[in-house]
Amino acid sequence: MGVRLGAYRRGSDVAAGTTTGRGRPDSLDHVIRMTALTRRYGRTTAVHDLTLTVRPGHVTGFLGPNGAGKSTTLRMILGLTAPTSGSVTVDGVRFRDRPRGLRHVGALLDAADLQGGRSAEAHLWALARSNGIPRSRVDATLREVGLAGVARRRVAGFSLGMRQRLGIAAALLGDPPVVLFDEPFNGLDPEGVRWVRGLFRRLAAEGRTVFVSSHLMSEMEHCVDRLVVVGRGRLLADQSLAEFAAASGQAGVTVRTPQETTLTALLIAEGGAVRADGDGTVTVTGLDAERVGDLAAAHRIPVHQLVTRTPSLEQAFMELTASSVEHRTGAVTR
Ligand SMILES: Nc1ncnc2c1ncn2[C@@H]1O[C@H](COP(=O)(O)OP(=O)(O)OP(=O)(O)O)[C@@H](O)[C@H]1O
Repeated sequence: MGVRLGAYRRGSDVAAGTTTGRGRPDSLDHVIRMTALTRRYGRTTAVHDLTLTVRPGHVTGFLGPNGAGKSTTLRMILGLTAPTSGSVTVDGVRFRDRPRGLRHVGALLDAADLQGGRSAEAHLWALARSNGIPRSRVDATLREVGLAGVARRRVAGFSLGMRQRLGIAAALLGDPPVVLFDEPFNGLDPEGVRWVRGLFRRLAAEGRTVFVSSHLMSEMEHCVDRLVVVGRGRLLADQSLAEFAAASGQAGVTVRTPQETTLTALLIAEGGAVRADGDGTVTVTGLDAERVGDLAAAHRIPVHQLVTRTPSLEQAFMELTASSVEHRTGAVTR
């Protein structure tokens, strides 16, 4: 591990997100552009009228519950599934119109979909050959994903985590400026998850377009800077992680006091909204912890606990997608 990827590198202006490519603000370089993208399967609309731009220099999380249309969207980007209507391009060109596609877009779609009889090395060699990629990249990417020691072992004996790593190696093989990952954390242990997060951040810092699907906010919130949320094929949110957090409802302040009634009256008079949580504890919104603490001190009200609650991104994601969840298990978890 730790081996740098190939020579691919972009200007720092791109990594900072100020332009979309080589200093030309209107450039389509490495931009994934979907326009009214739609895919129907019989009566199911897997992807509905999706208009979206995914830019370089960011890790963009593509979130949605099971069946939201994420895999179908990724497959349409790669030309593996044809849109019913609308279009999707990378660098302004449909992926299927490009020879040697892996040099432009690398993808991990289904890590289980491997020919088990081949070795890891042979699997990557075959991909390299058909995409005009030098053999040296095979060794470099195997080292990059930590599989150099098992390069000659048959894939059939690989754990799910090792298969994920091999799938990531295949995505990186052509040193592409655009990378797509469908549920890349599946099967990875905590060390693997940490490594993948770091890898994504590095790929984005190098100016690449990194588009990562997941149905779990907890996997995403530590490595993405932008979020695209879909539910039942429709776009529900397209914003920075900070914007998503800010829109996730107000942060509240929890305060515990033996003089709940008095403090509640003071907080309401001050413009706060107060909810009684029982046992002398109230949650206040509209006032920050400093104001709540100062108010209590000014009126000599003892405070036994004062905590700022930040909104949970997981909770916000579940609320946003609640009406889009295909199958529920037992009670609704809200
Ligand atoms: N080949 C297909 N034939 C029929 N229906 C399909 C096909 N592929 C996808 N669908 C349907 O389209 C919808 C979107 O599926 P898709 O796999 O794109 O969702 P997803 O967000 O990737 O879900 P998951 O997280 O479960 O993989 C689902 O209702 C699915 O059943």
